[in-house]
Amino acid sequence: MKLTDKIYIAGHRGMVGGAIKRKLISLGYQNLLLRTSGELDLRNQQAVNEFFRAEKPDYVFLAAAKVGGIHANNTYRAEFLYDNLMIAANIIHAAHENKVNKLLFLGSSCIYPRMAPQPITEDSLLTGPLEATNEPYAIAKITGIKLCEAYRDQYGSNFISAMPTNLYGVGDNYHPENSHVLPALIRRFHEARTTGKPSVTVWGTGTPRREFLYADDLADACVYLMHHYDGKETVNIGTGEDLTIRELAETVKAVTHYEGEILFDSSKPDGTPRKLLDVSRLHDLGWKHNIDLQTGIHLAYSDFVKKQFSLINAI
Ligand SMILES: NC(=O)C1=CN([C@@H]2O[C@H](COP(=O)(O)OP(=O)(O)OC[C@H]3O[C@@H](n4cnc5c(N)ncnc54)[C@H](OP(=O)(O)O)[C@@H]3O)[C@@H](O)[C@H]2O)C=CC1
Ligand SMILES: C[C@H]1O[C@H](OP(=O)(O)OP(=O)(O)OC[C@H]2O[C@@H](n3cnc4c(=O)[nH]c(N)nc43)[C@H](O)[C@@H]2O)[C@@H](O)[C@@H](O)C1=O
Repeated sequence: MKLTDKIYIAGHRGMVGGAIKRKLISLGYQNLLLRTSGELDLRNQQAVNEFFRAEKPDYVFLAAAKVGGIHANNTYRAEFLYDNLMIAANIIHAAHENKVNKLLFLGSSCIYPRMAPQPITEDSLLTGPLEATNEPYAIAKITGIKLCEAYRDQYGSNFISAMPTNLYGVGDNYHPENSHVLPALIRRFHEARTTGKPSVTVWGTGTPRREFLYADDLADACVYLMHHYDGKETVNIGTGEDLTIRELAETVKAVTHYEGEILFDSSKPDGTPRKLLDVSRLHDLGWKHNIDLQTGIHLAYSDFVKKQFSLINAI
């Protein structure tokens, strides 16, 4: 990618898209193409085709998606399948039609079978049943991967795909019900401390294990792959380390200086017991994560608190 190339970041206002934007700007890329969902609904094929015809981007980071945690995925099943299917199909096809040099599609670790051998290698894909709570989302993401492969096979398109593990960081979604576990716990422990609540309830049994990668690390990996990877196979992006939800809750409790009790609500779903990614392909390509979980949670919490104050001052 040349510094003057036109680079479209689909989903630039999101946590990942925002991190990719920060990374590219820091590297001196000036010609960034950005649209909000209000300006361009990526589910609308005609609007996407017209946009690509008019703008002719050279590179595309496909970070736009309908995203949420286990409750959101399990509640809005049709939206998670339809929105993510349309976004992937519309952008990948328009990128082909308008001769985009290279496109990076972001999937997710939830594409792998619920009981895949751990750590999960990329060739585990489609070797077993998916986790029910996020099957619609996973199917849409798997379709995105397969679209990239098929356009490469038939047309020689340089469309690559990457599978990030659970992400967190600046600009995360802190919605009490629809967020992922880490932002949900940051908000819940913070609010419990500031309102003097005696306990914090964590969903599920606390026994599932999850891997977490800081969003700015992911952005660094995405730019690295855009520069250095032109293969057909998808690439896992993670830290190679995981912990239980109970251990995560204890960590967030300490970072937020909460001193009350942690309770578990086993009526809520645990989801996949474990989804630790095998990241040896990524490491062999020359990239490793920089930000460890403890540091990342402190950074994410500082961002959350700063946003809280700006919200209060804005009222
Ligand atoms: N967060 C996580 O833990 C993980 C995320 N991923 C993947 O990373 C990518 C980014 O996720 P994340 O940054 O967390 O998500 P966010 O929800 O923070 O951002 C998603 C972005 O997608 C845009 N978007 C959604 N629907 C539409 C639409 N119909 N038309 C146009 N734009 C749309 C939104 O635009 P706007 O703000 O303008 O409305 C938003 O900026 C996704 O592909 C996701 O699947 C993968 C693994 C884990
Ligand atoms: C990122 C990836 O993976 C996502 O799946 P997930 O990893 O299961 O998502 P999650 O972060 O919401 O839950 C992780 C674990 O944590 C527990 N848990 C405890 N307490 C809260 C809580 O308060 N909120 C949430 N959301 N989970 C909680 C929860 O019960 C579960 O055991 C997909 O939705 C999909 O988005 C995807 O692509």
